[in-house]
Amino acid sequence: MNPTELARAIPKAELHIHIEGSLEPELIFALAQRNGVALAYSSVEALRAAYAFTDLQSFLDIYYAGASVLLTAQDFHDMAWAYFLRAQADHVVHAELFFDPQTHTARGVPMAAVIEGLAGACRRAEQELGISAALILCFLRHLSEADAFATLEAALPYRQHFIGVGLDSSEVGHPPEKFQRVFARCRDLGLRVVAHAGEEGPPEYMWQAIDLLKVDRIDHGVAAMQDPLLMAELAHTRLPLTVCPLSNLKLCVVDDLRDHPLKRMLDAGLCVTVNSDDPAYFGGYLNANYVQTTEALSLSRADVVALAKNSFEASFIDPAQRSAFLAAVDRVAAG
Ligand code: HPA
Ligand SMILES: [Zn+2]
Repeated sequence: MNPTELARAIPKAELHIHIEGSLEPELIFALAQRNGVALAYSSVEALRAAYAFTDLQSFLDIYYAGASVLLTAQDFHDMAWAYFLRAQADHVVHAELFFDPQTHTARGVPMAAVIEGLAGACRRAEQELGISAALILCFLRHLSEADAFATLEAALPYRQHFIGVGLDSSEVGHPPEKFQRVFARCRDLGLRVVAHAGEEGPPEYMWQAIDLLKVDRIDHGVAAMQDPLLMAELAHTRLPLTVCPLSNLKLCVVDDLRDHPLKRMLDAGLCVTVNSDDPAYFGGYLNANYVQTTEALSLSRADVVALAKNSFEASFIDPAQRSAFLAAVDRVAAG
């Protein structure tokens, strides 16, 4: 197998996927019709034509509008199930899904509908597809600390359904320090903690995520390239970064995939992983990210194996399951 074929076939974990970002235009229209929700776009084609983003905020405006069709537990289940079918085709064997409860509870959708719908799809993915799956609740950083605390309280009755918390939405102007106290509470509850940092924001936000939020992983983190001390720290600690190459391209974080820093980060010894972020909006699911990155950066077979192994190293699975997945990577790489 050449590097591209290996990138497709290798077993992998996906650790940075916003499940609301997997809503394809066709499903948005189907759910809008099922729920009687009016959309600002006349057709699937008109909606897709609006997917021309200049930065993170221009994407988020459309992403939140798309999520407005989600009302019932069945809707959340159907969205996640559609993702799992695509993930299976890409040889994803483990997935940790972000979800944004505030996007839904602010519209009057019950927390139970959001979490039980998603958790039901995760159970079904395990049973019917053999994909292990977990949920990570994200706080919207453009909202207040008080809103994050209230969201955590509302989610605690469903504590058994999520393994951790994250921080997403508009980065610049909303530094991690704003959420220091709510993250401390989450850690006390035994939750894993991750945060988006260094997507559009500066390396300083990554330092804050590490030092103040005490994160287990950083989402994106491409800004580390601007800070040699931070690069050295990340190489030393192997704190994982969930990098999203096609997202970076579509949101103009990089101008060309050939300029993407992923290979330089890998060569510097960082635990970088490849992920799809919002695949319905950014032009591809996990294998599209692996394959296009492999070709644009001329990754070797060894690079591809390292990325797949990093995805399991960075995941929140238990050690026995991790060993089994790593052995499966070696088997495919050897064959
Ligand atoms: O890439 C992202 N960055 C920040 N917030 C998000 N919410 C969905 N996708 C993203
Ligand atoms: Zn993201």
